[in-house]
Amino acid sequence: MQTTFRTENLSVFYGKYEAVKNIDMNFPEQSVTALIGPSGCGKSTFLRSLNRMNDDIAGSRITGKIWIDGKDINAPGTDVIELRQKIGMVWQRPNPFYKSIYDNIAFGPKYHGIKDRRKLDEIVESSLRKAALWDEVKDRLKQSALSLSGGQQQRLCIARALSVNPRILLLDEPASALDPVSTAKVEELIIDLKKELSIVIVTHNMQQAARISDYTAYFYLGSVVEHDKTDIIFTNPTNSNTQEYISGRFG
Ligand SMILES: Nc1ncnc2c1ncn2[C@@H]1O[C@H](COP(=O)(O)OP(=O)(O)OP(=O)(O)O)[C@@H](O)[C@H]1O
Repeated sequence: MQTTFRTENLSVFYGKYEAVKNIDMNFPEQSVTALIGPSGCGKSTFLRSLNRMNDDIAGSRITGKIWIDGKDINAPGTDVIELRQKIGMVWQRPNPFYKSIYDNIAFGPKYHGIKDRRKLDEIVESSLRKAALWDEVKDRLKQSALSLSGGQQQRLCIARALSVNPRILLLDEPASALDPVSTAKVEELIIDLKKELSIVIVTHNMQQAARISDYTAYFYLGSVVEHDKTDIIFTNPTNSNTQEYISGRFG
């Protein structure tokens, strides 16, 4: 089934402060959308609202709508756990559970009711393969996830998100804490994963946005100034403010 995912006139407030303003954005299937813009312009706030992570922040509220497959994710009665199964998230700093590599991946499927050991083994292997980590960890699945390097931990967190078959993956600067080799692996992985998913990524790295994304949205002061195909944003942006930002003249 095709997944449709979009925001409609979405604003996000912290108290009276409007951190994200009236955003209409569509995230096509099998594509990567990069969110770029200077610090404090609302990228992470927008990203977090897409799977209701802002619910946990006191004083935060939204207006407008976020639609997945025609359903409003903030409608009363929405099962937030199920929602986050469909819309997974990976943070800037790898945050594996204090558990074995195997149990990090099996946790979500078990929570959602899968008990059969063989089925769990399959999910663990396929998730680690999709995250390009299987070959590095297949002989040490019972070891603590914290024994992995930072780059491996981040791919483990991606595998953990994949273990429950999400349709959308939200990535908040997933490579900014990683060395160049690990960054390249995560970038390759993102390009590979978009065959199955729609991916939204916040990044401060312009080269990274240009390398891996199909669409780019430039945020400034809570608004989307320009949102277009990545080639256009990076070669022929309409807005002078976008041009200045991507060429490193401010931000
Ligand atoms: N929990 C919070 N409570 C109050 N204000 C917040 C909170 N989180 C973010 N803000 C404010 O909302 C605005 C947008 O912040 P946000 O973190 O979304 O920006 P960003 O573009 O992701 O920044 P960065 O690139 O530095 O991560 C900023 O002015 C920030 O201070």
